[in-house]
Amino acid sequence: MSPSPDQPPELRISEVTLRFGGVTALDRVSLTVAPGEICGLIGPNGAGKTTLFNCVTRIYRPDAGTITFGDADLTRARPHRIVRLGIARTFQNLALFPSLTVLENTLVGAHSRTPAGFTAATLGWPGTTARHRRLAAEALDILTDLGLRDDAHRPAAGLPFGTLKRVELARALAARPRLLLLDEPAGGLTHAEVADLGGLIRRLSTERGFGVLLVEHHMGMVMSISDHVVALEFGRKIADGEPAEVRNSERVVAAYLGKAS
Ligand SMILES: Nc1ncnc2c1ncn2[C@@H]1O[C@H](COP(=O)(O)OP(=O)(O)OP(=O)(O)O)[C@@H](O)[C@H]1O
Repeated sequence: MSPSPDQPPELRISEVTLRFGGVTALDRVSLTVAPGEICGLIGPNGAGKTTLFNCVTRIYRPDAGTITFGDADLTRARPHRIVRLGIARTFQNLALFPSLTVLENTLVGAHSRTPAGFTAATLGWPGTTARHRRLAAEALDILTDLGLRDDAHRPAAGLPFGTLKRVELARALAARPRLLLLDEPAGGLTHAEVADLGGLIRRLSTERGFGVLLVEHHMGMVMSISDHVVALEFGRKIADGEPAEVRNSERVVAAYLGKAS
């Protein structure tokens, strides 16, 4: 069945290899993320998860292999084009502006898809005000959806960590993603917050139809919300399948036990 014109494309990573000097951080890794699908990416520390994210967002260029998003070849695209293609990400360590309000931080994501950008709108450059108002209304809708409406006009600094993780998600959503890369969204959250966030990510992906590549050490979350899970160890893919299958894979169990011992 051919995809509808509005449907986001599939992310296809094929045989990607990347070396840092003598370290092979990624060794012929392949995976796909279909629209509306959550792909969990797991593996012990140093397995290559963040490096793979950085290849998709063109921070790094693989030594070999291809990464495509529909017709777009991401290994050749300039980094700024990645955002324009609708690929948004969150970071392991929060990358918010502490002195900006929650709404302003969210708008940084929205303006990433407009030509004028956030600074021009903030400075009131001609032609930017109406657009800024429209984007602000959209951002408020997102904040409401994420339970952050009451925090919209508070500065990010001083807000609880769990709230800030949601603001990061709000900012990524404001870019109207067609693919979302989440780097440890549950890191540092309480048990209840992890469960809430997992449910939220699952709902957003289904409702808005975007694919999610989810790097997460919290196994409960990965296994409960992913459609399929890919496990890496020392840059190599050691499992790819349904959550239960990957969780019970002897190689995956051994990779984690090896790390703990
Ligand atoms: N910029 C870099 N220069 C040199 N080596 C790097 C660089 N980035 C990553 N590496 C190495 O590549 C390998 C993969 O690292 P990466 O950060 O991708 O792992 P990870 O699975 O994301 O780990 P974690 O779960 O700890 O975040 C590691 O051996 C790491 O030391």
